[in-house]
Amino acid sequence: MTEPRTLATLGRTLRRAYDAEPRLALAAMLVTLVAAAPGALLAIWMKYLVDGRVWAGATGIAASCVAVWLLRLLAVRVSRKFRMRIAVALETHVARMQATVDTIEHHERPEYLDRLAVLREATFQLDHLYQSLFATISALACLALTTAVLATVSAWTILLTLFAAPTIAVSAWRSGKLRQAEEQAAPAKRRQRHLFTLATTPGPAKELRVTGNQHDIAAAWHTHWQTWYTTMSRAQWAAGWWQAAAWGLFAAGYAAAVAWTTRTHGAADVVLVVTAGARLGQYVAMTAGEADFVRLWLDASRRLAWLEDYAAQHHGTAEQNPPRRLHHGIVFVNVSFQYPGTHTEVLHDVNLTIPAGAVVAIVGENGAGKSTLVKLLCGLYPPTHGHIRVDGTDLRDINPDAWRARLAGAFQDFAQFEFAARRSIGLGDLPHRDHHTSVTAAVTRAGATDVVDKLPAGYDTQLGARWPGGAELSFGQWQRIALARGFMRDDPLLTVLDEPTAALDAETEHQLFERYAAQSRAGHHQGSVTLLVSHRFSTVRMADLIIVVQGSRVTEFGTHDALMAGNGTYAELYTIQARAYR
Ligand SMILES: Nc1ncnc2c1ncn2[C@@H]1O[C@H](COP(=O)(O)OP(=O)(O)OP(=O)(O)O)[C@@H](O)[C@H]1O
Repeated sequence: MTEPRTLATLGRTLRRAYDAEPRLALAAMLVTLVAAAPGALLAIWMKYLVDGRVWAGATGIAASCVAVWLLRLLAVRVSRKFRMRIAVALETHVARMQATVDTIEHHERPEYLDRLAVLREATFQLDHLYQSLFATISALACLALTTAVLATVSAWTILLTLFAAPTIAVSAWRSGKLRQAEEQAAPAKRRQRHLFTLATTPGPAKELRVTGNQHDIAAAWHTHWQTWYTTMSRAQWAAGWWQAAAWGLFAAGYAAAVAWTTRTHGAADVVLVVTAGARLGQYVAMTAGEADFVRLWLDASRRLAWLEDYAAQHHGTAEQNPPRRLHHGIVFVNVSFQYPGTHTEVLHDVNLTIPAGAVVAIVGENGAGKSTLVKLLCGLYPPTHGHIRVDGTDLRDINPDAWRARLAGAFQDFAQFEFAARRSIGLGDLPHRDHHTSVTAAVTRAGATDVVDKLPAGYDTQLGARWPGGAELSFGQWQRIALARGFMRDDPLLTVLDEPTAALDAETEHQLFERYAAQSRAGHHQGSVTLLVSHRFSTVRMADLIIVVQGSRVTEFGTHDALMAGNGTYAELYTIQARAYR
């Protein structure tokens, strides 16, 4: 999906500000526009003073000064309020947009990630950028007003504005050039940041010292920094020369205009041209100074519009509710899948029937496609070909939010929610997040009672050492908190456990799943399916059914006994692991 065109997005982003804060947006725009106008009229009052209209000139100057001061004060107040309100509105809008997308493609595709990273950064600036846009429009209006003032002397003096035009054009060109240089130097900058993080964070620092790589890393960091600096500095210098030339042209035009007026007009007009010319220079500098920000604003606007279009296109319209309980199970019919933007099938022609109530384990080598299978079941991606049927209904026709409300489980790359322990766990089931009994039941199911018991204030302990009074947990403890969160829902249709216990020892994992599987079978009436991904065959063997994924295909499917009797890959891998543990 491409980004929308720049100009087309301009109106949309302005509209967004207007919709969020209609009165403030108009007020901020008008006040900023009007605030600079009295300054542009100073040249006329100066002329009046010189040609004998002293009272009119003096009153004009006084009125202009007071108006400038008052309007600036008002502009600052209104703009500050507008910026604060619009910042909240925009950040909420961006967060909402991302949350409404049904799939997680935008979180996993590098080019989308880049766009979102830029947009996230720009969201912090967009409020400021609106201000910058208003200021630019105001400066352009002042330029027009000053040109009109100059025209009162002679039509020829308008030429001075033309001499100012290259300065603005060069500034706009300069910011484009600098951006190009930034993009060109971006890999060096990214690499330099990565190396800096490697050299300064505790985890990698340990490895670097053990392997003796720390000096090489520091030297590489310096080389990449130098590459970035050289590219940027070269671009700055080149742009600087052009800017100096453009300002030189304006200065020459200004001097020529003053000289010509002195020869052909009276002193009052000379004063007007001198004053208006100086103002013109100021407005040009203002417009040029804002050019960078306006370009950023346009860029951010384009990305915001892209996200809006993307969210609109990827928000499903499926209306069906999932069944209250599973009667038959989940069936894969000729399911193939390739990640968007890639050309390789990571799942090929998968046909499976997972009966209602079954505890199913998925095994396979790294990268075989196990997690992808789980993602498809969670509706995080639709299959590229084929169908997944839930009690006969295609998963595509089931409302994604309603389907996910009936999912439970935990993933290997779980989140560490740094809230109070109760909240961090309760998040797994929003309607019951504050029910103490639901939270404690989930903790028991996850075998995390000892983790919570060790916390200084139990369930009320803030998790995460960077918060006041916060407790730091080990990776394994975080993992058990995540598991407890995953067990909060007590009537899921599907529970997925995608290696959520990789940090636990084999024995603990085995006990945990044995207990979980027993509970799951006891609650058989829901027909709920449990899907477990693990590399540990001691855990895998207690599942009712085992799926073996190999090179993007499901190669074996059956009970432990049947697969062992079949003497295939599963039997071979199981025997190797069993021998190693003996
Ligand atoms: N977001 C993605 N975009 C593109 N390719 C991906 C993405 N996620 C995974 N893949 C690719 O899909 C294939 C299957 O990945 P998957 O994570 O499903 O494997 P897995 O069997 O769960 O591996 P592991 O045991 O290491 O967790 C891999 O080749 C991987 O590189």
